[in-house]
Amino acid sequence: MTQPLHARFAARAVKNPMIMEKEHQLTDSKHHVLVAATGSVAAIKLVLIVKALLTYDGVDVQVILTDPARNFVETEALTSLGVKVYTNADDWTCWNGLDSPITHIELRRWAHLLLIAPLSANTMAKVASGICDNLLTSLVRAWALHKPILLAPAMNTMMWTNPITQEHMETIGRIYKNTEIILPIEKVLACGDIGMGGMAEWRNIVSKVAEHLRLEHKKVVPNAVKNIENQDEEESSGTDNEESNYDDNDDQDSKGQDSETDEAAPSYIDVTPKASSLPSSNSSSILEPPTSQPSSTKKASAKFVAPSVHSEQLAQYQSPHQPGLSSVRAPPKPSHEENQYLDLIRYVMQYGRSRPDRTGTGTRSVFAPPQLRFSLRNQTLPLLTTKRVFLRGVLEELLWFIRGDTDANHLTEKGIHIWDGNGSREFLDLLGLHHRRAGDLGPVYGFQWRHFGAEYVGCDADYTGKGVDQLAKVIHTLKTNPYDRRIIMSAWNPLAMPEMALPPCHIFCQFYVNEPSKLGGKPELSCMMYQRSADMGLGVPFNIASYSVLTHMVAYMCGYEATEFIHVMGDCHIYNDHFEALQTQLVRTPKAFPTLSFRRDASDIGKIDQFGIEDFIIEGYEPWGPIKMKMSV
Ligand SMILES: Nc1nc(=O)c2c([nH]1)NC[C@@H]1CN(c3ccc(C(=O)N[C@@H](CCC(=O)O)C(=O)O)cc3)CN21
Ligand SMILES: O=c1ccn([C@H]2C[C@H](O)[C@@H](COP(=O)(O)O)O2)c(=O)[nH]1
Repeated sequence: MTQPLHARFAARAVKNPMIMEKEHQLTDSKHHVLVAATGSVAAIKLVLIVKALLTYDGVDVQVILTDPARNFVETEALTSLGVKVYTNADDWTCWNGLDSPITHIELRRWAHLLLIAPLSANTMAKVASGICDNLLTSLVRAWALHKPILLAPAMNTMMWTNPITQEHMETIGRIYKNTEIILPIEKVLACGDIGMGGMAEWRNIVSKVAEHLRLEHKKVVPNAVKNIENQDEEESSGTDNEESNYDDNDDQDSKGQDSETDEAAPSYIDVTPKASSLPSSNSSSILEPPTSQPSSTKKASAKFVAPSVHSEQLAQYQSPHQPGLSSVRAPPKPSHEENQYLDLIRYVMQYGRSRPDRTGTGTRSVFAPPQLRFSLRNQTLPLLTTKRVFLRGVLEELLWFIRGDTDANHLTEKGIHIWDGNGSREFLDLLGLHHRRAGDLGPVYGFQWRHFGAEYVGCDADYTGKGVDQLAKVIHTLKTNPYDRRIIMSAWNPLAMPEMALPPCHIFCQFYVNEPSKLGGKPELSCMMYQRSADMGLGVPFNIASYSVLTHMVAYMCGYEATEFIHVMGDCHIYNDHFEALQTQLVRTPKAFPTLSFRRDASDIGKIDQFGIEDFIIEGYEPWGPIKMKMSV
């Protein structure tokens, strides 16, 4: 039998030193800037750009040259700085079966940001149409779309003003959402034309990179990268030939010269932070977690610093429902809220650190990713559509919680096996819960929601009137004191923990009421839930749906409108044996979320624990097919 793909990759990574090295670099605390140059004379500025980047703290640079770009760049000038230079010959030539690295993929994994400066008209056209016929275009084709790409086009004026250029840029911007085009400037071009098309000033390009990654200058700049300005002058006499395009194996090799003067240039040896290195109002780097930035003051913890989370990447996670906050940086509205989940999967796959876990399966995990926010307005139910979620399982489990039931057999009898693993004889024995009968999970969710603090003697006992009925209290407070800031339900009870088959994962939720947002409207109810441990493949789709249904139910019982569910996670992980299934899910496009309404009036239902499965009406759920994933026990 062939090994599953993830196992083959794991084996490949263990065997191959290049991959191990790349893995190691992925978890270092540096900013990985991948700089590429294509066939334009402006490529002569590449060495200056790289040197300037190296004056920033914690920056690691690698370079890709297309064949035409090699006419303009002295590779030794880069390698002498300790910068690795890749050319087309490096892609696939070392391919020797599955154990070999694929250079454009490894570089993609390594890079936090890609800068293409200069970007020729030819490479721009290739990127826009998805052509991948060399190392650079293959890298871009295989790019992780949430990572930023900065493009500094350089071409002849007529090429620049040709409408096809605009079309290409629009296509690139639409597909590579995190691209920034650093517009060309007007120059005397090599051909004698005066006009737009010259590559932007190299210092501005460097500043853009610094802004994106919130770089700070090094306190001490190594000799190798000093004197950038002198070198710039050496290369700065005469006319600028940057506009020429050489990507189509053009054999021109004359070096262009730059006529710009540099009096206003900032000193890159100056250790004072420049405005460009500070967070600006339109730099979403202020949204980045502080730990993501290596700095000399954080050396001690550098080992544990996560790779940078880039601005747009985080912006994707910002609430589409919080106009006040979004003024910090207008977040691109996610096309579909399900993309928050899919993007988080991508993020954990890419940036998650491998960790062993209790079950022995192993995970990739990140801690405390940005919250997910789902609108519940207009009866919307955020039930994921990129795989069929086991809705009956979600509803029956929720009703089981609400009844205060802790007997997994009651779910099993209904053909719902999601708690079988944690309630089995074998599992309970493993925990030392020999006195429990199989299926008795101990004082888990339902017990804490309805009887917090009561003594647990087994799942068959009658607990009526015992302990704190948190759920009833929540509903009562929502109705009688909606602005209360203590409308909370907690399943986390340290005293009861040793008795539980599984400590609660969704441990705490808070409800919040807003006054009606339209005349004659209902008060609006939101719920935020904290989940300490989140199995992205199996548990999280359930949890999102379950708390959204709960919020709808609570709102219904109060006469309010369910408005928003906010999901906050601690250890957010993907089990190693879910990667392949999730890859399948990631290529699916989300469809419209369904709606949830109720068959009976709230007054007929009476109390929240009187809902039955037949009360739920789900309409418009037309998901992609189910995807099997194994539950780790
Ligand atoms: N490892 C692990 N992950 C979890 O998400 C999880 C646990 N354990 N232990 C207990 C609860 C139960 N929850 C679960 C458990 C399994 C599924 C599950 O297997 N879901 C399948 C459908 C199952 C079916 O059709 O019977 C799915 O594809 O969503 C979902 C939620 C969440 N929990
Ligand atoms: O509602 C749930 C319940 C459980 N999970 C996941 C999260 C973890 O993968 C396991 C629990 O293991 P711990 O070692 O106790 O963290 O179950 C979930 O995602 N959602």
